[in-house]
Amino acid sequence: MLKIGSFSFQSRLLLGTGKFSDYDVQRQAIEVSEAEILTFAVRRMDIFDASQPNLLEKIDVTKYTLLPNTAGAKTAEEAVRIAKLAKASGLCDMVKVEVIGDWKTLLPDPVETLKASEELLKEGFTVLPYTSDDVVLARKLQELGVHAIMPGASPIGSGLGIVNPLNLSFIIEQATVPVIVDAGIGGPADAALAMELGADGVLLNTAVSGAKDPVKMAEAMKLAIEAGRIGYEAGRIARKRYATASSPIEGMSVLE
Ligand SMILES: CC(=O)[C@@H](O)[C@H](O)COP(=O)(O)O
Repeated sequence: MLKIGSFSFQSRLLLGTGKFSDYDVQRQAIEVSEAEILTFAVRRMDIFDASQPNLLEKIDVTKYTLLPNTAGAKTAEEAVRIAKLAKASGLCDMVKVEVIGDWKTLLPDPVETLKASEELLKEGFTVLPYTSDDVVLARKLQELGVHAIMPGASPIGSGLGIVNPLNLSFIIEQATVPVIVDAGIGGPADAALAMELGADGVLLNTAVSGAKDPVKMAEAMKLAIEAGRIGYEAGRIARKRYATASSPIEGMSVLE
């Protein structure tokens, strides 16, 4: 079970709702993924005006926890404003804090992310900051009291997978809150690796919405995340440089 603040979930897959070719494919992919948390950019929807295009129009939103994100924010102030707007519209108080510091890589601004998280915690939000894979920043966010850390595997939408598994494993090792690997996942193997490293969940969007068959990919991601988690719990064997026979013959009578 994945526990984030006062929320509990069976699924460890968090799905982004953007960039699907059409709303029916989006709905089917979401259903097949069995994700319980759906994230969306508040800035891309007019959440107060029902006449405006609604990214979630084909989805029975009562079945999901909607996780608004502050995508598009460049400063802590903007992120806080977006989060408050989402809360005022009746969404739950959980928010993914995303403050972009570089528009080419879409990597987060660590200073503004920290400031926004601090402010939103004071306001009583359940705070999930999207961060780079910086171990010290993750620790500082944790010390502030955030409810989960969301380090990127690689740049958003890049599909490069986990570029620095060592940093991710350092973050996971010292974590006292759930670690959800967010952004850059390209295929099921990347998602499984994140889980095998000990992540508590994976948030992804492009790998599913941009796949040739998004519905099939949603299923593959679901299975990969489950398999990775079970593999982590089962305990992987240690890596060794030399061979060890799979069928030891020491102490046994051997047929000539
Ligand atoms: C939807 C969302 O929150 C994205 O900003 C997220 O980081 C996913 O990134 P990918 O599209 O690379 O999976």
